[in-house]
Amino acid sequence: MSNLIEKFLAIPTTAISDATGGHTNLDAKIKPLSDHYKIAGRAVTVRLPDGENKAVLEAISIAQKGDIIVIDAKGNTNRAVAGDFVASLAKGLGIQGFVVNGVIRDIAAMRELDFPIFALGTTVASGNKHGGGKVNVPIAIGGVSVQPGDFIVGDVDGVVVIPQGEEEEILKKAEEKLAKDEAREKEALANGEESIRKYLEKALAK
Ligand SMILES: O=C([O-])CC(=O)C(=O)O
Ligand SMILES: [Mg+2]
Repeated sequence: MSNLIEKFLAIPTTAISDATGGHTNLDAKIKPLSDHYKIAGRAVTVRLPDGENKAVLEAISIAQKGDIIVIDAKGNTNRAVAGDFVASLAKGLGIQGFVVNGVIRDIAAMRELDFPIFALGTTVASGNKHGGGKVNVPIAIGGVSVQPGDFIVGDVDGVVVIPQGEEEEILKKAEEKLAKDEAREKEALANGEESIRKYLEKALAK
């Protein structure tokens, strides 16, 4: 695993959001399908025609280990972009997860597989496999544009996109924010009501 992936895996998305100013957070409707999912890696993007999912297989075939497949399914909630079979192909090749503004199916088996998926929800219907769709093109998902190679971090709070080239700067800012948050918490909660009141007084006086 690359150093960058390991470092971002150790940071909550909330601190990354604070570091980026919150401009590249995906809409909250795109949620992890299990609370413990945590992913950090480069985006392979997919743009799907409505109700289709064949191009997801193409993305799986070209992704590198550690990549995250980010799928623009146009918010379609009637047809699944993947189920547990497609997810097991991705998992078997070392892909970290899927992020999708669409739905998946086979949710019970998917959770058992423990392959991280961030999506709008689930459906019973499979996607069509007529073809079409594009891999590694710019997409927009959850109100944010994503370029192939952008860095994606997701956890129980949501998903944030870090534009390619800004990773080191954002990492530094997020680590600093995390340290600041921890110091604030330590100060305020050090001594029960007394330190809480002192903290509130100071914060409100600012
Ligand atoms: O085949 C599909 O489109 C989705 C599916 O059920 C699977 O991946 O298991
Ligand atoms: Mg299936």
